[in-house]
Amino acid sequence: MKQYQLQPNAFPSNYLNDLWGEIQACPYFTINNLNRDFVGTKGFSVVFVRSHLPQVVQQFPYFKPYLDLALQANCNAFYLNPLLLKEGSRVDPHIDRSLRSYCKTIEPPAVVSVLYVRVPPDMEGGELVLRSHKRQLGQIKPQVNTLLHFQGDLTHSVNAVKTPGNRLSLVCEQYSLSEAELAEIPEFTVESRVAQYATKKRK
Ligand SMILES: O=C(O)CCC(=O)C(=O)O
Ligand SMILES: [Fe+2]
Repeated sequence: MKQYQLQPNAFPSNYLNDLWGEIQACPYFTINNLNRDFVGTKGFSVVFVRSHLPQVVQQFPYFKPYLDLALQANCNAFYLNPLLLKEGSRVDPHIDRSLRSYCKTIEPPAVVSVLYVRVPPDMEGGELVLRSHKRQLGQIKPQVNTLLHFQGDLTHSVNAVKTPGNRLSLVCEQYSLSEAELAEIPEFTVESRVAQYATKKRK
């Protein structure tokens, strides 16, 4: 793959509205459990291996069209997260490697896919900046219904959003793991602040 690739008009337009409604209504959707690079964001994460894709689709049917189109054949483990940024939110430079919490030896994902589900009209800020080492490769201004794929080892950041409204992206880190690494990854689990509280209470 080139370092990044944009696919405009990826889905029928009503799908973006469905996704927006379903994600907002999802009880897991709350203040982020991602790390401190994610400033003022909301979301939740679905971790799964390829063999459990049917279970993911059963619990989250509205992700199916996205997964059908975005998942790469050579990848076997996935970290899917809807990410909401509002005015003032930003994401500091990072390399995605969310599965490291399960297995320390994991390399960055092969590919990261991002669908822009909702973007404030005339948004100022909110661009995704892609870098390889210190060199800037591209600055992507999110457009609703554009599906972006980028090489998973690129450093990237999201400029602070300066416009009121909602910038919702659906991000999938796609990994190509060895059998030994794969064995460390949960087959299917949801990570959310909501779920964490629920788990703690039960103890
Ligand atoms: O929404 C975007 O443009 C990218 C977000 C991001 O970097 C991430 O979720 O890891
Ligand atoms: Fe990222």
